[in-house]
Amino acid sequence: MEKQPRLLCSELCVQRRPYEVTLNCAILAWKDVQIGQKHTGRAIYGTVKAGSHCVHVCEIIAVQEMEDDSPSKDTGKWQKVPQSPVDCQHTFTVFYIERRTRQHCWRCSNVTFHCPEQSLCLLWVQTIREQLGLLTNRPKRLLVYINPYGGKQRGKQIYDHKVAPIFSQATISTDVIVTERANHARDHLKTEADLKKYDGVVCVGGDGMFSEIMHGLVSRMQQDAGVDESSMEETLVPCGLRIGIIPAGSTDCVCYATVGSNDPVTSALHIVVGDSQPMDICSVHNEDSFLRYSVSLLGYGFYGDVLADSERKRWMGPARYDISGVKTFLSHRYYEGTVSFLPAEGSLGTPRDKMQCLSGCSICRQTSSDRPVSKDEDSVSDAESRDTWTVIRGKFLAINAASMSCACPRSPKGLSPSAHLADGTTDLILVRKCSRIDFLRHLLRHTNKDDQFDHSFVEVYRVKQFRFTPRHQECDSEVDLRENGAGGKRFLSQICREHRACGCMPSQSNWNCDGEILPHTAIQVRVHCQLITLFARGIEEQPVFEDPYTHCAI
Ligand SMILES: CCCCCCCCCCCCC/C=C/[C@@H](O)[C@H](COP(=O)(O)O)NC(=O)CCCCC
Ligand SMILES: Nc1ncnc2c1ncn2[C@@H]1O[C@H](COP(=O)(O)OP(=O)(O)O)[C@@H](O)[C@H]1O
Ligand SMILES: [Ca+2]
Repeated sequence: MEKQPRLLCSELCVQRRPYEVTLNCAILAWKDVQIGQKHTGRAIYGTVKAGSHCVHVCEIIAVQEMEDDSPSKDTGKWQKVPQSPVDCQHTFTVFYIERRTRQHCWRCSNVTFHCPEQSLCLLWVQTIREQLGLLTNRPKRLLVYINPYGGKQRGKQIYDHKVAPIFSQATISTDVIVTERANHARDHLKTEADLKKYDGVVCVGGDGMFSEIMHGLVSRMQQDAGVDESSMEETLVPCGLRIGIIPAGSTDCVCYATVGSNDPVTSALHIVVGDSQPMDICSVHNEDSFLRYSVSLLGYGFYGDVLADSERKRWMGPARYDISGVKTFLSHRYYEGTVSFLPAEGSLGTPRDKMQCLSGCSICRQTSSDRPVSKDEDSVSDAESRDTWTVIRGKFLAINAASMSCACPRSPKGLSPSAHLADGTTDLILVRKCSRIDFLRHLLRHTNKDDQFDHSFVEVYRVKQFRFTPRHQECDSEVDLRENGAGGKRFLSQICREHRACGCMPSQSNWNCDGEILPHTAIQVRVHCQLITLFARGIEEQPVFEDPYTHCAI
């Protein structure tokens, strides 16, 4: 680690013991002076370690000057009292992030330093605040939307008890809107919100609520820039405002896959420190009309049917997905159709390379440096003319496009464990018709360490665009081929639609688009690279080594 010049170094007390406290622009460290003296000249790391602590300045939440709360001997009232040099009355407390042993969970910890003089105390507070003021990526003003209806209906409670106190400690000011109906947040962002006032937007809820915020912001950006989002050819304008997710939903997959946990306090702390994680978005179209955006799962067949069934059981809360999951599994429906896709040929990874997208992922970083800067540089039609479409026709139990791993508490490694958050691709997973037992084996592998793609009936492709046409709609084009006359064409396609007996109309599923049902089955999808940014940093690797003196990861 590069040595930074010291800004401050003083002997201060922590819990009545003297510590050498130092601050440079990267690290605040405090070392027990007595332990240090006792072991001078002896390199006993374990002992030195016991009395040494450090925190990265970028992980300090706030610093506050505190009143000494020792009781007065005379009056019994609580007031400032000078006692021994160790019991100094001028104190300041540093609130900082502490990593918990539970995976990827962060907590707010604090340490109180006692100073011999008020001027020294003020100097410390002022210097730490100055250093925090240099961290310009931290948000100061946020617009917060709470869905009181998602998950276990605890969104408001979670925000009030766990998140608001952290924002207020970090002196982040907020405007809070508790939604009154579905799409309230989306519509407010799209048409009304004064976005110039904010450094970010926060949603408290599940994937559906996140989807509302994302739709509101992305649409607003396109409107303001005069971009027609209904056209698949358009290069969309990225969102300037970052989005924070406080998980309070049923699956919380977007939060889990970008932070590594579905813990509201951890998410609030990622917002406070101003983390940034770019993310791809798929636009989903039906012929000339734009349907929706998707960031996590676009699923037809199994996941579409689970969602459609679970919507009728919303009163059960998150458990609805388990009941509908079992019911859908038992129904074992398959669907016929054609999937066509443009493989992501220039991409650096593959869905089966076992390279997890982690914090600072080199593949996503490389993609961002390769990204075209001008609108005209790489339009969809250019890409189409260069690359060739692969066409697969068949009977499928599930067709899933995972633009990120889709890790969630139900499936800790996700639907596509090596998918990347910001590489401009989505992993297209085709699960062909197979026996119930084989499908069960495949599903169960989402919950353990085994490879869910290692089955003869499962294929996975990393793609930039794809299309799906269900069999009954292909029927029209087959008829088109057989019949040239317009009247005959209309007549025969009418027969195909109405007469199941002709075999052209097997049952249809729905698309599950990040937890919302799409109104169309024939869709065209394009991935837009790094269109939005979250207050997150991706999944952190657990530190392998730590500095034995400072406890900091190296
Ligand atoms: C019989 C054993 C089945 C085990 C299957 C485990 C596989 C779980 C993979 C889950 C991937 C989830 C992808 C995320 C989808 C969410 O966007 C969506 C909406 O979430 P929310 O708004 O928070 O409610 N959730 C779902 O579609 C639930 C899928 C659950 C499938 C069992
Ligand atoms: N005040 C509200 N009343 C009813 N529905 C709402 C409200 N606010 C948001 N919604 C909708 O609730 C749905 C579910 O929200 P979400 O937060 O994803 O919870 P869950 O994870 O349980 O599905 C979303 O489709 C969202 O549009
Ligand atoms: Ca991706």
